Amino acid sequence: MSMIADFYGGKSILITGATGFLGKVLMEKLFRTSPDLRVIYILVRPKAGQTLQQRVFQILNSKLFEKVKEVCPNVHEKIRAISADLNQNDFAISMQDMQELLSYTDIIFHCAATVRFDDHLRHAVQLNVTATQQLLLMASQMPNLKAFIHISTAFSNCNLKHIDEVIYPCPVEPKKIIDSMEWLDDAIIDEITPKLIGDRPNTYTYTKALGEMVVQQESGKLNLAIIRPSIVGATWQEPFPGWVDNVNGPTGLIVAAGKGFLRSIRATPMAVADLIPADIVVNLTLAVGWYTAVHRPKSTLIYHCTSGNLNPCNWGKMGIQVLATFEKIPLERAFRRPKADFTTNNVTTQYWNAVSHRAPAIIYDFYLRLTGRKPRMTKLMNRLLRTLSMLEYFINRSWEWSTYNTEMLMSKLTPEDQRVFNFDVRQLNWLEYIENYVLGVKKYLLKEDMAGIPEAKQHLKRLRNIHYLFNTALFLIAWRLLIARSQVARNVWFFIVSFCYKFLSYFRASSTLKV
Ligand SMILES: CCCCCCCCCCCCCCCCCCCCCCCC(=O)SCCNC(=O)CCNC(=O)[C@H](O)C(C)(C)COP(=O)(O)OP(=O)(O)OC[C@H]1O[C@@H](n2cnc3c(N)ncnc32)[C@H](O)[C@@H]1OP(=O)(O)O
Ligand SMILES: NC(=O)C1=CN([C@@H]2O[C@H](COP(=O)(O)OP(=O)(O)OC[C@H]3O[C@@H](n4cnc5c(N)ncnc54)[C@H](OP(=O)(O)O)[C@@H]3O)[C@@H](O)[C@H]2O)C=CC1
Repeated sequence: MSMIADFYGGKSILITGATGFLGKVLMEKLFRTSPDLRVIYILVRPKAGQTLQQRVFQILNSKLFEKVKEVCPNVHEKIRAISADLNQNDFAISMQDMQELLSYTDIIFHCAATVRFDDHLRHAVQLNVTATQQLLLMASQMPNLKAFIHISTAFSNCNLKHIDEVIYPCPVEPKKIIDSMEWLDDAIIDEITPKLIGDRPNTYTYTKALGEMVVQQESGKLNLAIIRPSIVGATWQEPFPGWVDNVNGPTGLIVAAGKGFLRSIRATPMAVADLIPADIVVNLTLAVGWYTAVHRPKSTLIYHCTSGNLNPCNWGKMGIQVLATFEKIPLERAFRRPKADFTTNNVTTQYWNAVSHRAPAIIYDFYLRLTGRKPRMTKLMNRLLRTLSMLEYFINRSWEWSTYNTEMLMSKLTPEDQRVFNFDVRQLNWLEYIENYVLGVKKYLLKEDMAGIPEAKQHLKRLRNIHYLFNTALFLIAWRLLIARSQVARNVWFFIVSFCYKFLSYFRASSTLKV
């Protein structure tokens, strides 16, 4: 019997960010392991022309929730979508809904955030700091609340090399930042943003660090815990391997490599690729929820959910395995063959960007124009290069995260809980995981049919032939131009031609003699 699964039985759980990548995996696991939970409240905003109900319907009818429907057939009744926008005062939640949340909530999992690296500071502060503060205020009015679990990121202190499971203060107090966002105009905020974020690479990591400070400062009598996952990747085992449905982190680059857009990337092959599968993050999160509520640690504990110190893998190994998987299982309608390299300095990066990224895009757009179609490849390539420049910071450095609290928690679990809520990253086989990840990208994100693999392989063969043809033509044109301008080239050309002629004459003469 799982103590953790048992704990969530009969509970009312509030999840923010439930429509996001991690939130969905969290909800799925909760329903699957504790089908007798009372209700999961999710704070959802209408989006992309969909109502709340349509959004929930879409999630529950996705492949991710197939197993849930077997163990919890009435899952539709146990999920209660509450209209809310975390950017608004009181989250724009109706009085009636607010009353229900305040009266019944037992556990809060706060996953919502903006994870965009380039978000405007005002927006990032609003969502990652102010909303956290407001949610804590709400939590403090919940008489039944047993635990508040805040999802942060292992990169909130990426300006440090060694990171412990403690909160590192930012120079300017979060309250001052929140206040200043109310009266400063956008232009001034733009001007002070680099000074505020200091040696962090973006507004995301900075505001997540501020969010942690808010959690610490507003803790009051709440039972709080913070989880810091590193780079969350596709699921490892549960509910099935390789599930992923957005392009964040490495996923977008895997797609770009598989489709042949990404041909070189400035990365340090030996740097640790601190990836962590989404199901490991979720298992740790649920274990932390249980531990925080039942054992009520005296202080707010921080749990690193990282892989680097227990089971390291580097970007080089990962990249090779991604490409090896695309050899066996290619993506459909690739632009070029999946073939990419790591570059390690600025000059080679600029060179390969020009030769392998920009030039083919320009040539393809020229072809599109010639055939009366709208050019689009240069725009797409520029976006990819922009994305690469945003991610580069994280693939050229290594960090060390201590994991004492996470390991302590593992030791507190029963063998059954260690199995059902497995967050032991040492058991993960990277090569197998990456292969499943790439397969998952193909099946669940791009929704490509496995039956199309032979055609995809044929397409790659055609691309290879076009590539050879193109290179030969390019060589001949270059050679022709050279001959026209250089006496040395003409002499070499004369020598080759006369040599071939003599060789053929000899061959013809000897074959005539034999007859
Ligand atoms: C030996 C040879 C080896 C060669 C191997 C090659 C194989 C490659 C595989 C392995 C490479 C691994 C690299 C991994 C890099 C990982 C870095 C992760 C860092 C995480 C640190 C922190 C973790 C967290 O806590 S937060 C979660 C992570 N958050 C994000 O990832 C958000 C990042 N995205 C953004 O901030 C924005 O999207 C931005 C700024 C990149 C682009 O914004 P913009 O406004 O320009 O456009 P969008 O509308 O947002 O998107 C435009 C376009 O880009 C696509 N896209 C978005 N994100 C990515 C991405 N990560 N990779 C690729 N493409 C991406 C998006 O879908 C859009 O496409 P459209 O076609 O236009 O719709
Ligand atoms: N993915 C990763 O690699 C990592 C993620 N994390 C952390 O994990 C958490 C979850 O991340 P992830 O699932 O990847 O992120 P997603 O971007 O997939 O999900 C973000 C969620 O927040 C919700 N949200 C955003 N703005 C609002 C708003 N104004 N009102 C209500 N809801 C809102 C989104 O709702 P909607 O669907 O409406 O947009 C969505 O449900 C975040 O706190 C992130 O910092 C930490 C480390 C790594």
